[in-house]
Amino acid sequence: MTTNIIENTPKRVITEAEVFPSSEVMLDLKNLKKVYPTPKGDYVVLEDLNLQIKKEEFVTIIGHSGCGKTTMLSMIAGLNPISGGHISVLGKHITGPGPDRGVIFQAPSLMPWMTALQNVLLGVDQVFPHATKAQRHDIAKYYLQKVGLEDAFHKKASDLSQGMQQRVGIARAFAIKPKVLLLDEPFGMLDSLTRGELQDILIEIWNKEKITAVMITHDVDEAIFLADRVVMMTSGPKAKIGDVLNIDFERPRTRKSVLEHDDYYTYRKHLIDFLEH
Ligand SMILES: Nc1ncnc2c1ncn2[C@@H]1O[C@H](COP(=O)(O)OP(=O)(O)OP(=O)(O)O)[C@@H](O)[C@H]1O
Repeated sequence: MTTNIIENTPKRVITEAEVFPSSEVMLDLKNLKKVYPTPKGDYVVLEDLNLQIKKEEFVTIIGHSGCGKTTMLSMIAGLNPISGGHISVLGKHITGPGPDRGVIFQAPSLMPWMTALQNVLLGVDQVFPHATKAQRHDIAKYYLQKVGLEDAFHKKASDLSQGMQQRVGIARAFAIKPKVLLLDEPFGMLDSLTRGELQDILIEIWNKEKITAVMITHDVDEAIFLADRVVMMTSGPKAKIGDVLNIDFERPRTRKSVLEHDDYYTYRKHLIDFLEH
């Protein structure tokens, strides 16, 4: 695969997915293809999609509605069969879901009759069966505290606001200590204030844990604020990686420092130009 760096843009923009040394790669999508059978015949959503994501990297994915972002993410999660090519985590081909990959969906899909703590424990108990009950509770409580729910351990999920439920979803995903965190528009249903708060919480935990993260978003500002790289998908059918933008802001970042950075509007313009053409 070729890597073409456009020299005359102010920042590093790569027109095809970059290839990294294998020791640096966490997630490798190789010639990925997805075909959905439909009454009108096969619909090829993704074809020849190549993308490598490095260890400890935070990648955001943007692209037009219906291009295949969720399809790609659900294939990485092992929840959607692969039609061609392969996906590997640390060099090992995936064949289904596994505790090495945690998922946060737009709706947190909690068990409504269970408490926040019980919901987080569901995953923890499965992934750490040999830990003592006290140890498993400590893990679940630690992450619930991290997302600001120290006073809501014993509240039923159905009694929590949407934002609080998504906090439980974040705690649940981190608590199983996955190698890769997959996020499908996790803040899409939240008001902008709650969205900002949860972005801060997410990035604070991520800064500490340095889990490889892949997140779909429709929000260009969110994509820039969170990411080391923003990956742009072409429109379907046969969608693939159209462009990749490296975000060179230092970490840890604050929203203010990002907004005031000289490069911010250059990045923003690049992403909007991609989406508009
Ligand atoms: N099970 C399925 N069977 C047939 N077609 C499907 C199926 N799931 C998704 N599709 C189609 O595949 C395409 C990609 O869908 P997908 O949900 O992956 O896109 P997306 O980029 O995540 O969209 P959005 O941004 O709106 O969430 C769409 O045209 C969708 O209608």
